[in-house]
Amino acid sequence: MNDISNKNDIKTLVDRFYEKVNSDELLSPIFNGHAEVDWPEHLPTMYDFWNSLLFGSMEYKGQPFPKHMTLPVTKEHFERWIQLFTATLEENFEGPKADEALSRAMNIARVFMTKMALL
Ligand code: HEM
Repeated sequence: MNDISNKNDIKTLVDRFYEKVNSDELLSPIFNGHAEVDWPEHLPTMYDFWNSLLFGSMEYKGQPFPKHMTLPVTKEHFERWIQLFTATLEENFEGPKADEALSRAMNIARVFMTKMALL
């Protein structure tokens, strides 16, 4: 198995992760019910986000936290998010960038949960 090494790999990671999210009974209602996410718009934002985090591309210029602040989620939702993200990484990639992606995701999840008083 290879490491995450370019934007095409990021696209694979993001697409496969949100395929899992969309078939998850806990997370899908948040994304597709409550937030009514526009996937053709959201997925390219997430390619830019991860490309910026892992490869310093500077394409993502947003502010992720405000979009999460009012979501009706609990610690359990974040745990499921991390579980699906970990599974997607393990199924597709291996190496330092894959490890970095997981640690960045876990740190951000922890910051979100702290700010949302879920920890
Ligand atoms: C319970 C866990 C989570 C839920 C339910 C969730 C849900 C959402 C939703 C509904 C959006 C808005 C999409 C839209 O614009 O319509 C969003 C955007 C986003 N999420 Fe999450 N999220 C979660 C965790 C995370 C984590 C851990 C990260 C970081 C690794 C993350 C990163 C982002 C980013 C970067 C955006 C795009 C914000 C923008 O438009 O600039 N999310 N998320």
